[in-house]
Amino acid sequence: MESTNALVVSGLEVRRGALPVLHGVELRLDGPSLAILGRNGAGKTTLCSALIGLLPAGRGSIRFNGVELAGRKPHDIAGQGVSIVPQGRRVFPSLTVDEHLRLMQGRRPGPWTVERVYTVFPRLAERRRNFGNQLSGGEQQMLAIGRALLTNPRLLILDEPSEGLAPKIVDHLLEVLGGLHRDGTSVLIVEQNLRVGTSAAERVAIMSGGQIALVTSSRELWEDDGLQQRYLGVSAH
Ligand SMILES: Nc1ncnc2c1ncn2[C@@H]1O[C@H](COP(=O)(O)OP(=O)(O)OP(=O)(O)O)[C@@H](O)[C@H]1O
Repeated sequence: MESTNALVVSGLEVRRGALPVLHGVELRLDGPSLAILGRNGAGKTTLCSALIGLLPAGRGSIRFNGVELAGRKPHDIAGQGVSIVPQGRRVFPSLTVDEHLRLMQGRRPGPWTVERVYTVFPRLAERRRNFGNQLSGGEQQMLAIGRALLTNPRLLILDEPSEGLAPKIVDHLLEVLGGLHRDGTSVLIVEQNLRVGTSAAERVAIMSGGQIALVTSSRELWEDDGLQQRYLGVSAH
């Protein structure tokens, strides 16, 4: 099954307490994947929180497959097939790998089972009886992704999944994410790492000052040092 999911964000304004953080975000995902890149404080995590209903939208709209998500509760948004792998993974220290996964199984019908997660991440199978606080950063990230996949999402949002991980583990995660569209799952990946963001998706949106400053192809961004310097303050070459 190919993904046909469409996420359309328009005029989205979000505050953190009294502080306005998102100032009219315009964003469209209608292919298998989109990366959002931006510097610290650009508003990427705030956008993720608004998409899953953890922060209220002050103004604007978030439509997913034609359904308005703004104003809905997080569990209701999850029920629409939107799932997140949060920044920092949020693995429970006192639950085993297996307990984490079994907790999430069966919430929405679909192809993902605990056994399939173990097949995709054999390291998790080896660690199935270990507690969350006994896992390495990479194992925690695999668990966080496996847990999210067990909700059989139509849209999987990942907030800086590569943070603190070795390149080999990141490459494995990219490979897994790259195959999700075959199950009808689209990927919205938020990154600070230029290589990871541009490898994960063909299109990238650059966030700056609480707005989407530019949408371009990953290849164009990867090859253009000037764009990288201007929007991200880094250069790949
Ligand atoms: N809990 C909070 N309360 C108040 N302001 C916050 C809170 N969290 C973030 N902010 C502010 O909101 C703005 C955007 O932060 P956000 O975390 O969304 O950016 P980001 O692009 O995800 O950056 P990072 O990669 O550092 O997480 C920043 O100015 C930040 O100081």
